[in-house]
Amino acid sequence: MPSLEEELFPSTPGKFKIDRAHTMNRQFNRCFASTSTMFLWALFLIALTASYLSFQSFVDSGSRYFTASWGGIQWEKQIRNSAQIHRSKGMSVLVTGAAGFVGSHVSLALKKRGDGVVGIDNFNNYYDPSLKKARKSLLNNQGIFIVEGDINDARLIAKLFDIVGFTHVMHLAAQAGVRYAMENPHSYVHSNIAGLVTLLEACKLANPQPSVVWASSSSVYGLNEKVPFSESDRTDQPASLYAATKKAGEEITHTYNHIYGLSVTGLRFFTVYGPFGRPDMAYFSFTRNILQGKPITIYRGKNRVDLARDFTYIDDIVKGCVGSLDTSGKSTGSGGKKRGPAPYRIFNLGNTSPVTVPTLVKILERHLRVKAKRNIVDMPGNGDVPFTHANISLAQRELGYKPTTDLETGLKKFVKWYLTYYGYNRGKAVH
Ligand SMILES: O=C(O)[C@H]1O[C@H](OP(=O)(O)OP(=O)(O)OC[C@H]2O[C@@H](n3ccc(=O)[nH]c3=O)[C@H](O)[C@@H]2O)[C@H](O)[C@@H](O)[C@H]1O
Repeated sequence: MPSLEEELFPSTPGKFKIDRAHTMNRQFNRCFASTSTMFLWALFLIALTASYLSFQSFVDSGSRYFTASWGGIQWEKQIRNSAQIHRSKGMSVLVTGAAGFVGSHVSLALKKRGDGVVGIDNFNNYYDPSLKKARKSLLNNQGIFIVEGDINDARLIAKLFDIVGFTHVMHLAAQAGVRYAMENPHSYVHSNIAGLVTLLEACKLANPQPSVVWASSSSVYGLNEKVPFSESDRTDQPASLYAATKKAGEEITHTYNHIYGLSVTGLRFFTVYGPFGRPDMAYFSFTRNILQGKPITIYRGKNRVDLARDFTYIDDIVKGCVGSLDTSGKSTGSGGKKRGPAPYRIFNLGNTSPVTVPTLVKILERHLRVKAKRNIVDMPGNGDVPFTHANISLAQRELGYKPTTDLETGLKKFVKWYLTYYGYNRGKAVH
């Protein structure tokens, strides 16, 4: 019985066959070997292509870091609609930080009187972004569109100016907070300096150039002891990096006014408070802690002197902002070239009646009907200043600015809002 081998490879004239089979086998092996090599090569090429493509997309997404969430016909349409002016001689305003405390209130006020408003906000998580989203919904309901993006994104800002010929920019986007600057100094440089310059570059190149009104801060007075603080007082002794970046902003805007003819108004806000405020600020966090039965820390100055602030109610600040936009005067440059001198102004927007922090707490206790658990400590070296007090005569004269809400009344409105927004369930307020 032929073996299996013989069957497959018979002996006569099988040599040839055998040879042929061998040859075929060799060819097959060679062919198989070359196929598998080819296969390996193909695999290698596929892997190479895949890694190249993913590297490209990484590079691409890196370069488009800021732009991922904007663009498109629908997006542009929303911007155009939002910017539409509905009153004669109205303005179209780009509001930066529109989902922020002051930004949202100013946007609503402008829209209400028929101005066009487009917001921009990066919705960062310095404090609870859900509050920013809630402000955004409020604005959306009034027909105001907020672009989700960063003022450091030059392409985005340029695009916004391409779509709308903004007459004014209300620049309120910033890294706020005095004490947080010790924790995260770079975020102040990123927003308050780099972001400001990016925005001013776009304003400088816009044709026509918009008039710029922006938020400086009472903190620029730093260790100034002359009271009340006037715009002409010295501002070269900042006590915090926050203050230093705001002071730098004043110098930077001055150069854009000087070289490019941008109309600039800087507003030194004095501890603004009110409904939809900032949870990081004392009046807000005290309210939360008092309601939750948690202790509050009250800083005390040198020689046991109470700290005091010229607390200013949001509605008064909004009037000051709108008054500044209305009186800003035109920029003179176009396409980056100055054609003549343009206004450069700085105003205090305060309340002119400082109140101590312990008094603030007493008012809150009264409105909340809950006793605070006080933890009084000496003011740490954290950038705080002992007091602020605004002289507002310049703003009064030039803007018709006249604050009308005292701290008692303003805090009552704040507490009412707080309890409505977070609920009356004191201990369980979630934020
Ligand atoms: O006018 C401004 O330009 C700035 O105003 C605001 O700064 P401030 O005046 O420091 O407000 P805020 O933090 O509410 O502290 C108020 C008081 O409470 C004291 N304070 C604070 C916290 C605490 O736990 N305990 C305490 O005693 C504290 O020592 C202080 O005496 C803005 O945050 C800032 O972004 C900027 O806009």
